[in-house]
Amino acid sequence: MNPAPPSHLFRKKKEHRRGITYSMLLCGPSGTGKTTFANNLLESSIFPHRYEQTEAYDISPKIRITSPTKVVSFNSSNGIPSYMAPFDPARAKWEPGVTITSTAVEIGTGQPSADAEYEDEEEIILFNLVNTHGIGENIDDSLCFDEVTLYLEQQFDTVLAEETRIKRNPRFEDTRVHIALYFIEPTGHGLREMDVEFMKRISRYTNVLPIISRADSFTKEELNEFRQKINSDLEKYHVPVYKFEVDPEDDDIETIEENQALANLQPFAIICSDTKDEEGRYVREYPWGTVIINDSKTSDLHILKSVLFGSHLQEFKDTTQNLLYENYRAEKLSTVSEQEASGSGTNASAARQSAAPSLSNFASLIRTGQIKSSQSLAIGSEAPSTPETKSSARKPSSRNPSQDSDEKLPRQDANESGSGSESPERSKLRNISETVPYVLRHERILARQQKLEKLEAQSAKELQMRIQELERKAHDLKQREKLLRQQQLEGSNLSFDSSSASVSYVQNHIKKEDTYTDLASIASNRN
Ligand SMILES: Nc1nc2c(ncn2[C@@H]2O[C@H](COP(=O)(O)OP(=O)(O)OP(=O)(O)O)[C@@H](O)[C@H]2O)c(=O)[nH]1
Repeated sequence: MNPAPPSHLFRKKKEHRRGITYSMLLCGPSGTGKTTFANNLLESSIFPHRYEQTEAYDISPKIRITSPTKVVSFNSSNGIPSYMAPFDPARAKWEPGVTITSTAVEIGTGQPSADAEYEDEEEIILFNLVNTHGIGENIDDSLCFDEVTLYLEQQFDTVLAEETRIKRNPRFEDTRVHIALYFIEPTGHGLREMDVEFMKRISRYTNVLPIISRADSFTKEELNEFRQKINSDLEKYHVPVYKFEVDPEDDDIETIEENQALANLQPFAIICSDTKDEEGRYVREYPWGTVIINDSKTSDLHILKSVLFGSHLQEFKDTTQNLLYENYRAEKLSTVSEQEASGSGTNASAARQSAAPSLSNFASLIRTGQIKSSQSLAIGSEAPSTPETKSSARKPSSRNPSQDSDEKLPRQDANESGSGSESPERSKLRNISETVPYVLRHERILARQQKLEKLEAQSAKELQMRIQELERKAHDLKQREKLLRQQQLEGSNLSFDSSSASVSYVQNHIKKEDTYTDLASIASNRN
């Protein structure tokens, strides 16, 4: 009889338990209720409000926090992530820049798992919530746009790098954002330039749903008007937000009706709250009455939740994978391939034959400046006709991409890939797998370098201003010193005056010394 397998094998299987990965981004101007919405969405009090230092409390039994909130990216002119900093009036004039945080939770759906291996267990959603802080609070908010766009792009790059790796990481986590909710301030005036620009920028990497926040600010009529204004602005400025469209040929009658109803409601107008009533329902209490935020008569929150976690979850994931990511991937892989073909001059086909990229030809491209941040890969002129490309037309499953991509690319072991008899296709794959992660990493380093340079330039500017200020003070002191000397010489004042003058002279002198010491220490810190 075979001995029983060791118990740790079972444990490992448990650790690898998979659920539906799903990632959401909350963005929009500060104070529009993103944090409150995040708490309401998970029916818990997990996320503290700005300047609050409270720990998560009142967590729904359906939720398990797997990775507490952490800063994943930030950009600010003073080099400090503004998020989570206690309120400090002295820093009120500091621009907060932008901070991006991420929190991972497991949500029990109450449904049996779709995975046959775990059919006796509950299906879970591995939910990653990304929140943004500081948007709309800077004189120039373009750094927020750049940072958030860069974050989204990096998540695509990570998947692209993983897909092209020969040896896959079985624990790879897909952090691509499937849906972004853009919170519009309840101004009643339609979209602002910032809203348009921001939604346009991020819509390249994720599905965007505009949301009217704090909808209790409006009467019914005002809300309808505001909706119309927003819709006409979205149309006018060609903002590619997610639309609930129907296909009468493919969709069943139920889907058509549902999508039409949702399309009429767009943009969803929500009311959120931190307060619960005695029955455990989230409510907003006003002097004139109480609003239950899940009541569909007053707020679209309930409908939005069922769209996000029910009817359209898979749709958002599919669009991200099949449309947005595939476009990005094709563009990324083809841009440099085109460039290489044209850059190699007369012998373009020979260049294509010798294929492909290696670390050395990549390095030479970098040196000659042929690769820019939006162009990264030197491969043959056509996008690789790997099984991956072919399979991209298939409807993706809800499994994570490491699993999906296992099917897409044939597995190669290291020895095989290193042999001299490999087919051109294999050789190309090997070269891609060698180069893509390298190029992407390099791009990230370049982006980080640029960010550091920007910060350095900013602090050099501030330092320069301080030096000028100190020099001005030193000059003033010198003038005063001169004046005092003159007064002493003229002997116009009595001894009391002159002694007090010399006291203040000594004080000034000490101050001046301090000033010079300040200057010297700044200069040495800088060096
Ligand atoms: N009237 C009203 N107030 C709301 C609503 N939702 C949230 N608030 C309040 O708005 C304020 C800001 O809400 P937050 O959720 O902290 O807003 P935020 O967008 O996360 O703000 P930042 O962290 O600064 O980006 C809080 O006082 C909330 O209680 C709403 O639907 N209606």
